[in-house]
Amino acid sequence: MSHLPTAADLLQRFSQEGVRDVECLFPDVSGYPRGKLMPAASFARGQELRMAQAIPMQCVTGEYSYDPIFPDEDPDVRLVPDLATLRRSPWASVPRYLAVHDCVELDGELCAFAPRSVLKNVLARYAALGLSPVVAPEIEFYLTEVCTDPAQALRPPKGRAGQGEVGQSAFSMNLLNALAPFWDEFQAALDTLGIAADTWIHEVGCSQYEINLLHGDALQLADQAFLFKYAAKEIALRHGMNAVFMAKPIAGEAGSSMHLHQSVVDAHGRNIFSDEAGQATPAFAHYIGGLQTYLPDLVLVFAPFVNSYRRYVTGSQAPINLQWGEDNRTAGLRVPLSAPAARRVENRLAGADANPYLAIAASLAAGLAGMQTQCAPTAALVGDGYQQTHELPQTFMAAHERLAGSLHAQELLGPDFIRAYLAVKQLEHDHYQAEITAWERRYLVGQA
Ligand SMILES: NC(=O)CC[C@H](N)C(=O)O
Repeated sequence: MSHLPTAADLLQRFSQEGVRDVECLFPDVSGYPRGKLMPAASFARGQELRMAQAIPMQCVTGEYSYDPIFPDEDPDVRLVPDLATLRRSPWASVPRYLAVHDCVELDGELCAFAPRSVLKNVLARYAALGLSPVVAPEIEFYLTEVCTDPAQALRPPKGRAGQGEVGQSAFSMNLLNALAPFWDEFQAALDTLGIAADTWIHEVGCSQYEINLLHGDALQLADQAFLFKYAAKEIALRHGMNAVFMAKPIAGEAGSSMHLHQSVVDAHGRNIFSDEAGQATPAFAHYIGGLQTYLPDLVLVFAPFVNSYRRYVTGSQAPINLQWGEDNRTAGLRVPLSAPAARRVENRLAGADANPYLAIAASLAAGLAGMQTQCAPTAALVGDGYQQTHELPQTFMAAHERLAGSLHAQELLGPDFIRAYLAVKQLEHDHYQAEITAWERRYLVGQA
């Protein structure tokens, strides 16, 4: 455990660097950054921060469903900084720091509705067994011109050649270089935030990119994925672009995922998925069996919006099943070829739109439950998984109903969280249903 700064350390550092304020951040239910800006000296002295308990549970349209989730009194929770996350803010125009916070009830319990709490509660279950998960997210996203009219399709940025790219150019170095001023600043921002990228590529889609984060501690990687998205959006706007993490932002183009590689190490740092001889252990099979058993109920966590379900299409490298296979991208659960120490499973279910805290929590909880109940996996998928039928809920409401009917989900992620999540997601869906779409106008105006 690295040394955390004391109040005196912080006061000294802030005054030396002329720091004016600190962004006191927490991820909301969608994984979007919310928080308060606090004078640096107050932060250093540990001044208490409070807000209404329901704030993390606002849906994307800004509302939250009071009834029946929250107490009538709309009580306070405290925002408590995790000082290990304290970093210089890369985008502020004045010297500023940021830190990720936990939402804590006044009695000291982690607030059950806050996504960071949900992950911490799952990790506590691993810790009680002397285990720690290792996680590596791979994050895909599009860079587009700033979207000023939601009725229009998103367009690729002009880039250095003055004309947006066309077609599909996976791994193109020229096109990666075309937006070099953005990448240079973004890479510097990630360095400042302590986020180590493993590789950067141009993905299949038109102006779609993928950055793989270096594997590590699950909570740290969730914080990193959260800050990665925040940083991408901030830096892209400085370059006249939107960084878009929707699962399927452009019809006919590839969707964007957040694949999650995961393994588990024991107290000695040994990967429990491989034995001394380098062979896969029963724990590895049970972990995969757990993902296959419990994830179908939890799809709404990996695919949280109506848009998410447009990504799960045949032949797109996006999953339509929860089969597992070695080195097989048509399986929802891919086992990459690796050395025994790096034996892991890649859960390909999450879209880039998923909340990283919740997606990581759900995947790790399912795997752990699989190991504890010794879930047997199916036989490995060999060949093309797209030849098989869809195994995932194909619409938002189908996934919502599945989650609503699941006792397992309540055990894995907590009944209060599941109740709140279902209510928020229902509210969001009601908004969607109230909107008349371009499709309806295109095909029905002249006829109906
Ligand atoms: N890197 C890949 O395998 C592509 C994944 C694909 N874009 C998806 O949405 O799942």
